[in-house]
Amino acid sequence: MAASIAARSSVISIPRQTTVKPSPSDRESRSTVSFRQPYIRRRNVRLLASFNSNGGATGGKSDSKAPALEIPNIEDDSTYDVVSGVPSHLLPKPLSSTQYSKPVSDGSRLRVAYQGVRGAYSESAAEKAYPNCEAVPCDQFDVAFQAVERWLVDRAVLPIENSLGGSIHRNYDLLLRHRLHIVGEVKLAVRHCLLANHGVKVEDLKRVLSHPQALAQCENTLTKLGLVREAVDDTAGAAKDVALRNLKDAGAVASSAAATIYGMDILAEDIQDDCDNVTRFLILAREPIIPGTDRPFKTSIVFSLEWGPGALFKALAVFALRQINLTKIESRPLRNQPSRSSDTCFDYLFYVDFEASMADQNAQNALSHLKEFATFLRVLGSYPLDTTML
Ligand SMILES: O=C(O)C(=O)C[C@]1(C(=O)O)C=C[C@@H](O)C=C1
Repeated sequence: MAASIAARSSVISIPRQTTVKPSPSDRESRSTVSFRQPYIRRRNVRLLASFNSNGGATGGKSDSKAPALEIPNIEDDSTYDVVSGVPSHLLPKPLSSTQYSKPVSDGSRLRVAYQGVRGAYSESAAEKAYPNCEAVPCDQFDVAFQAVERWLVDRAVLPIENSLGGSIHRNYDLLLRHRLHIVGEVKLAVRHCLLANHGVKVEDLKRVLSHPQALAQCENTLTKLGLVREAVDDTAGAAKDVALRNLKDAGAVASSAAATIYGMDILAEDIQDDCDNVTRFLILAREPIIPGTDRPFKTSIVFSLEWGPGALFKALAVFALRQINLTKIESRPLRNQPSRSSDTCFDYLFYVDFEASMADQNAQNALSHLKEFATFLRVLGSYPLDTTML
């Protein structure tokens, strides 16, 4: 069985805090890219990657080059890219919304990073977003982010929320820590199977391995079967592990594709708690796309607020007043802040998705309004909605 487990491309694994030179195959010659930890500067509002009314990216209202989350030169009008140190005029132009699914420049296959190993749902999402891409496995979410930043790949496709399991908080946090732009979304119907090695029956199983989200999505079935859950990095990785170790007492929750790749039996299909099990993935790139008004767009932002009664109500009112529909709100702890030990509450970052393009004057007005009182504001991306059939 082990012989049937073939790796199409090796998994990217980047040591933390190291410096990596782009591979010779990189399309653009770039200087060395190093990974730095940005921080949030409070009470210094910046609208990053804002867009003018013609739909062109302006890169921020008062400071077109330096993102607010960078450590140095927050007031500096530098003409150098803050990530790479490359002069800004040498960087590629933003992609337009009509070309975001096409190869970058030279006609070769787009390289798209995803977290997990072959057979992971994220690989299917990458292939749904870019049907002819080379899907590149990464062992962790932040490695996929770094792979894009360091020009090892062209895009990353990462899960952000699931209709049953909720938000993937890690990726919300990483969106802020890194400097990538959301250029699209993909929705994928996730249909879980219970996999086991040949000859193993359901009654033989004592435990089941999978990604924590997948285990949560199959809560009812796994409880009925009385199986002990073991969390691992991804669903297909669980299947591969059970297959490679030829385990007889353990199964895996994974896709039917993983069963084929790792030579396993499918003991049960559609074991998720609800047949409508959908995961939404974000497509991330180094450059933003130019938002359009030719089709439905969504915009994702993150902001923080002064603490006080009605603060969030007031922030959300900037959208309600302009008839802008919100599709998602998520709050995350605002880290690295001087602690307010006398206070009984924490500081938060609010991630909001709304149904409008940044090319829309109405959306720009809403963000200008929000900027008047937000302590921090960043546009993560303005991109076409995934309206395809799942
Ligand atoms: O483990 C996988 O196969 C993944 O692609 C990860 C992931 C997730 O992180 O939510 C993606 C889709 C499913 O919701 C379950 C797991």
